[in-house]
Amino acid sequence: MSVIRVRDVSKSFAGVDAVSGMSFDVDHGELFGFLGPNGAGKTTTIKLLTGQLRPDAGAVTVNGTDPSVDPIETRRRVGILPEGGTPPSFFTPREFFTYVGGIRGLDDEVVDERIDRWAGRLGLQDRLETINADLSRGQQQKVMIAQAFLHEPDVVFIDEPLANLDPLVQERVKRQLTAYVEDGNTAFLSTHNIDVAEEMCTRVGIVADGRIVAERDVGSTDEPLLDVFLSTVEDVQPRDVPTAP
Ligand SMILES: Nc1ncnc2c1ncn2[C@@H]1O[C@H](COP(=O)(O)OP(=O)(O)OP(=O)(O)O)[C@@H](O)[C@H]1O
Repeated sequence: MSVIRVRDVSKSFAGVDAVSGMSFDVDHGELFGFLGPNGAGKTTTIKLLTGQLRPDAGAVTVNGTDPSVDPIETRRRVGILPEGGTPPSFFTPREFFTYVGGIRGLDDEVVDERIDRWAGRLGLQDRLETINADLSRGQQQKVMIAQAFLHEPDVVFIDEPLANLDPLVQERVKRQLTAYVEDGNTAFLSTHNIDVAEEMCTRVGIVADGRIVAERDVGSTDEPLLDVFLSTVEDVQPRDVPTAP
């Protein structure tokens, strides 16, 4: 069954077609990699899938519902790690997690237990009471990863999760993500890192010029993913970009 379903979706900003005729499905239990060059439409697609934007045309469903119709309920059921997102500077990680747990509908006791679990998994135990502004960029990224998983959603949308993390923590995050999907959940991973996609994902969609230009089951052929990426992206004709009058 499709957990994520995107059909002929378009979204433009002031004459720029960020997403244009995008269609794909992600099934339950997949770790789907969303790969594409700069400006291909990946972040815009994540915003459409998480109810932060409404499509101009086409249809999006996540867990069978349209995220733009009920974005609050959608966000209770999914986890989101935005690219380059940072936790609020004036909170400590514990305060931020407690706030996020509250708006995701978790009881205080459950929030405390989840904070312990995720702080332990990501090595944040000794930073829970430090103000976020005083955390390193990598520690802030750990806080953002933990908030995405805190309410144990069955779908996560994660944009460049390994950015700013040291190799040890990268490995921990990769293991967590693999275990999360093996437990029967679904992950949508947007990344520029083709090696990470090839190592972790069950399937990838390559996006260029606002649409999917290739899909591959990872490991199904001997052709390296980098070669698939370069050949398909190079073949795409760039859309017309409006010029200043
Ligand atoms: N709010 C906006 N206003 C105007 N243009 C936008 C807006 N958001 C996105 N765009 C444009 O839409 C296109 C797709 O942007 P998007 O951020 O989705 O790409 P991306 O694939 O995530 O890129 P990157 O890999 O560089 O992060 C780009 O040309 C971008 O400039």
